[in-house]
Amino acid sequence: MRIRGLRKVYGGIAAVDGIDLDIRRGETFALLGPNGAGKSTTVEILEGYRSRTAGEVEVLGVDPARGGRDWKSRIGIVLQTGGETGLLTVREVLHHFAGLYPNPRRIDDVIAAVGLEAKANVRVAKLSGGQQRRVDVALGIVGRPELLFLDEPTTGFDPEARQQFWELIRSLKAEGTTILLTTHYLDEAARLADRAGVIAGGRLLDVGGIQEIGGAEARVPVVRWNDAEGRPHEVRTHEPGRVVASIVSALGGEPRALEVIRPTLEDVYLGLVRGAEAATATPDPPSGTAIATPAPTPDAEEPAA
Ligand SMILES: Nc1ncnc2c1ncn2[C@@H]1O[C@H](COP(=O)(O)OP(=O)(O)OP(=O)(O)O)[C@@H](O)[C@H]1O
Repeated sequence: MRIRGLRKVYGGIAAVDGIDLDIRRGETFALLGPNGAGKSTTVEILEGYRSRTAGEVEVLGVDPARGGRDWKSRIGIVLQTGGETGLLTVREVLHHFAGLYPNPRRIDDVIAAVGLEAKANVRVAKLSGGQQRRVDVALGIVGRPELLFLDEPTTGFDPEARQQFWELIRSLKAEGTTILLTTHYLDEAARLADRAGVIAGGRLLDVGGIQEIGGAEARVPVVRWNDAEGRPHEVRTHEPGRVVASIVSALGGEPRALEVIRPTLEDVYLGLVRGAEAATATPDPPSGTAIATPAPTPDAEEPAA
């Protein structure tokens, strides 16, 4: 997947503001960003569901704006809100959609993969929200797609369903499926994705391996401990082992409440997004002002990481 200079403008406001991105075959890529960042707009352009204002896009070697039936049959989509008909049973709706693809998966395998065996013959309208979401996921994979788009797939899932979903994604990945995932669950992205991109205000703030995104400085571990009087201490260090050894030696024994904390993907993500917000922040308008003044866009400057 190749994206160059992608822009989407709604009523004079750029929801996607010049994105360049390559996603490799077989990788799982997480697109992360706050509400309104431009994730769904980007994904819907890649799916061929939304037109673009400018830029070049190639998905499985085809411009999605011109993707025909063959191209569509190679792609699986789980939209943010499912649109399946509630009057059919789970099995019927899957059967119907499987018929649209040249080489679909077995319906029973798909039902088992999303954990809906007990609900296979129940009308979709009668399922809980989380169960309906599982039907959305089932519809996304029934056509055995080469490329799977998952837009906030696990919203509404209980913890067990999420774990089961992660297993499903791992098995799809093992089969060679390319996956583009958007999610607000950073632990989900950290577990599933090979690489991630963080987007805010329609721009990519950073792209990189799930262990590298945000840069080395954002990932420096912190050692915390309490001294003999119970006072807390904290040191950021690239050498936590050495620091712990020196604390032990200085205290002459086990430090109390010792912790070595490595920043999570969530910490790194929040650092990136807050840094970008600070870079574009303008002073608050005087109170009582009813007219919203658009924030000036910084001059093609990369936001601070
Ligand atoms: N059809 C539309 N018409 C006008 N503006 C739109 C339209 N769709 C999206 N937008 C605007 O574009 C911006 C990006 O929206 P988008 O849905 O892509 O964000 P998102 O990153 O997917 O957010 P979320 O995490 O809330 O799903 C938002 O400011 C939104 O209000």
